[in-house]
Formats: sequence, structure tokens, C-alpha cells
Amino acid sequence: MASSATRNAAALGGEDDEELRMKLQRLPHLTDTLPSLGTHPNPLDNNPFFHPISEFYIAPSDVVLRHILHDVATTTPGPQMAYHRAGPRKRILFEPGRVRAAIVTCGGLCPGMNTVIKELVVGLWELYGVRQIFGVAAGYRGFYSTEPVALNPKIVHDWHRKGGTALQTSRGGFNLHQIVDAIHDRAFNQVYIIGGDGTMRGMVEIFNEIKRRKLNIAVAGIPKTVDNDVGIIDRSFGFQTAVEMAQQAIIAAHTEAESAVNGIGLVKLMGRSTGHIALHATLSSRDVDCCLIPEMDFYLEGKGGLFEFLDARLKDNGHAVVVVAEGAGQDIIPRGNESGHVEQRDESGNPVFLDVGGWLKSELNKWWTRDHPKELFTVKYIDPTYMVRAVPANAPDNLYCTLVAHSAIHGAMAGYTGFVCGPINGNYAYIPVEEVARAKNPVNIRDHKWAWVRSVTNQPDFEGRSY
Ligand SMILES: Nc1ncnc2c1ncn2[C@@H]1O[C@H](COP(=O)(O)OP(=O)(O)O)[C@@H](O)[C@H]1O
Ligand SMILES: O=P(O)(O)OC[C@H]1O[C@](O)(COP(=O)(O)O)[C@@H](O)[C@@H]1O
Ligand SMILES: [Mg+2]
Repeated sequence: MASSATRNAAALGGEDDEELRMKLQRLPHLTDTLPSLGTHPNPLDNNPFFHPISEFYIAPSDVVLRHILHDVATTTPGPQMAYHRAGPRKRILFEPGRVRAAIVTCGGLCPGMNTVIKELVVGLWELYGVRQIFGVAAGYRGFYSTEPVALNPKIVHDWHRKGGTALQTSRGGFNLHQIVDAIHDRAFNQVYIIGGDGTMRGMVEIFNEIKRRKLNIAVAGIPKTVDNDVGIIDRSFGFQTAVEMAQQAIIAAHTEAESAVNGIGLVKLMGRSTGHIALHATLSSRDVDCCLIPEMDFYLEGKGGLFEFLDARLKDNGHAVVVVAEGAGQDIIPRGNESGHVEQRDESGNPVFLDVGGWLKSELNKWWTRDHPKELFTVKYIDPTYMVRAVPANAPDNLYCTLVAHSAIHGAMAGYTGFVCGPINGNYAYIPVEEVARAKNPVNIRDHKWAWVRSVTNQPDFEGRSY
């Protein structure tokens, strides 16, 4: 096995070639704390389905660049961030017969979770010959409060066709010491954690505690977020399926609005702190007149407000469609007795929001009755919240799930730990979990994509007003 220093060779570019110089993100490896661990040939060498030629295996020097956009006029672009490329390694650290793998799913649902589980099971079984594979039920708390369930390819054969997670999931219940004790007591030596930003923060703690105890346990993360709020990776699996589902709600809202006199179709979509689903569904459907997301303030009354805009749209078009992400407008929804208001949190500590959709519907009705008491008006409010995430993954997302699960297996088998797999600029990479746990992925309302939303909707920019 190459030394840690070689694996993480910091500068891959020529000394005198400033533009090619890279900063390779250091990837934790089990030999960092257990230097005497040996290596074994990769069993893929003898797998009848694989005929590995030398390029088949990923070398420690294979990297994926974080940023591929550059202004060539810039003379000194600075060192480029690079991550180890995901894929099978020529030599591996774990003997397959000694692997005891655990798989857990945490947080909210996302299309494709079952596919990831299935592919972890089948991949471990078929690629590496691992036979001891277990599902941990009901999220992090399941490590210390439930019995693991033995999994094999037969059990999981049709899971990719099912939404949700067959292992079940939960929020909260993160008790670090009980979790690591349970992992140790059950002799798991590979732990695959599927979850969102909260899960990744928990994984950092698990990884650090395992390191502190000097245990021979690899921890691999697979980011799952229907909101697409995890940074660095291109997007989460399941996101595109969710956008597709969201469009169906928008189509229904449009049909309802168009079929009424002064009809407004109002759709609330998921997106606690990021409006990616709302944005992508808006841009792909083109039936949306106004898209409201958490990254952007908005207001209802007066010049440049939502009501003025909708008034004009109804006069011009007779109907309008408004899409609102659940985290939008939270600052302007009245909270009853302000001083006595206590912000609610779910078991994981995430804020529980007021229903922006229900509030908007009621405000729209009040506004119309006040300003146009004699004219017909209809608001049809559609809340497909759970429908967009509780479905099986579509074809591209299922493929993503397969590739990301296999990436995780190859990394863990090679002895990498504390890493997360995901596509960066279309190529699967291993990213230190600490970095992923820190990274956020808000919608950039200054970029071209958001400008295009505004240009296809003609919605106000809601700027220039003091709140
Ligand atoms: N900062 C944190 N430290 C440790 N565990 C966390 C942290 N934030 C969330 N978790 C745990 O991660 C799990 C999933 O988190 P949650 O926020 O509900 O979903 P998601 O991972 O999808 O964002 C829960 O069990 C929660 O207790
Ligand atoms: O009702 P639940 O299951 O707590 O989930 C609601 C939340 O789940 C999400 O879809 C995703 O949240 P997570 O990524 O934290 O799981 C949010 O958009 C939404 O606020
Ligand atoms: Mg989350």
C-alpha cells in the first residue's frame, strides 16, 4: 500500500507550471491510525465479468478537478482544488471474507434510497464476494436500539422499484457513543451512511470517534438530499425525479388556473433552506408566473409586490401560477403573539416552518376580496410535498444511485474512510466528509439561471424595498 504521503501527493502539477498546479484534498485512510494494516489484490482481477486492464483501476494520482471553468485571460488562476477519483483500486485493504458491512439511511426520504441500498448489497456481494451485509433500521438510533437485518441480493432484488427506504429512517436519536459502541460491539468494519446535510454532520462525529478509538472501521457517506442543499457535489440522486414530480403539480395548477375566471394555481414545493426544486421545476415547466424561494425576500403589497404583479398577470392572461418553496417568506408570515413565539424544531434540530402555501392562499383571497369585490376569483392550492420525494427514482437517478453506491464500495474496500462519494463535474469523486458537512448549496440569485427564471416569468425582483 502506498504511504499516506504518496496517496495524497499535494502538488501534482509541474513546479514551473502555475496553471496546472493542484491542491489535492487529503483523503483519510485507515492506515493513518493503523499503519500496520496490509493490503490484498483486488478480487475483481478474477471476476469473470471483469477483465481489468491496467487503466481499469484508479490510481492514487487520478483526480477530479473541482472547478473546470477558467478565464484563460487570467494569468494566475491559483492552485486548483482536486479530489481523488472514485473507482476500484488495484490493491484493497479489506479481505472480503472478513468484511461485516452495515448500511443505514437517515433523515427525510429521497427518490433512489432503496436503489442505493440494493446496489450496496449487490455490489459488495458480486464485485467483492462480501457475504456479511446488514441493514440498520430506522436511522442513527437504529444502531443501538434495533437488531441489524441480514441482507443479500435475493432480499433486495426489486428494491430499486420502490420509493422510500426499506430500512426505514428517522430524525434525531444521534447518540454518538451509543452508535460507535454498537458498531464496535457488532463487529461492523464498513459502515455505509446514506443521508443529507444533518447526517453528514453526524458522520463527521462518528468518523472522528472511530479514529480516536483507533478502530479498523471504514465509514463511507452517500449524500441524499431532495432539496439539493448539500454542496460540492453536482446534485443529489433523486433530485431530478423530484423535479419531474413537481412539474406534474405545476401542470395541474396551471390547468386549474386556466379553467377558472381569474384563477391562480399555487404550488408549494419542498426546499427548507434552498429553492432548487422550485427553480428547476419552474424553468422546466414554463407555466409558472412567479417562483418564490428561501434565498430571496418577497413582499405582497405595494409597488413591485406580488399582488401588483398578479393583478397585471390576471388582466393580461386571465390566470397565473405561483410556485413557492416551503422555506420562502418565513420572515413575513405573522406569528401571532410575536414576543411569545417559540421557533419550533424537529428532532434533528431543523426548523419547522409555518405553512407559506396556506398563508399565501389566504392572503391572496383577502387581497382580491378587498380590491375586486365584484369579480370572480379562485385560488387552487396544491401541496405535493411528500409526493415529490416518496416515489421511486427515475432512470437517470437510478443510474446515479448505482454508480455512487459502487464508488462507495470501492473506496471502503480500499481502506479509505471519512469520505463521501458524489459526482463533481460529472465524474465520481471521494470528498472528505468534513468538507461536505460544511458545504452548503444555496441558489445563487445573482447567476444566469436565476436571471433566466426572472426573464421567463417576468416576476418582480422584489428589491429596493426596506423591510
Ligand atoms: N450537527 C449534527 N451532529 C450530529 N448529528 C446530527 C447533526 N445534525 C443532524 N444530525 C443527525 O443526523 C440525522 C439526520 O439529520 P436530518 O437533519 O434529520 O436529515 P438530513 O440528514 O436528511 O439532513 C438525525 O439522526 C440527526 O440527529
Ligand atoms: O416531514 P419531514 O419528514 O420531517 O420532512 C420535511 C423536510 O424534508 C425535506 O424534504 C428534506 O429534508 P432533509 O434533507 O433534512 O431530510 C425538507 O424539504 C422538508 O422540510
Ligand atoms: Mg437536511
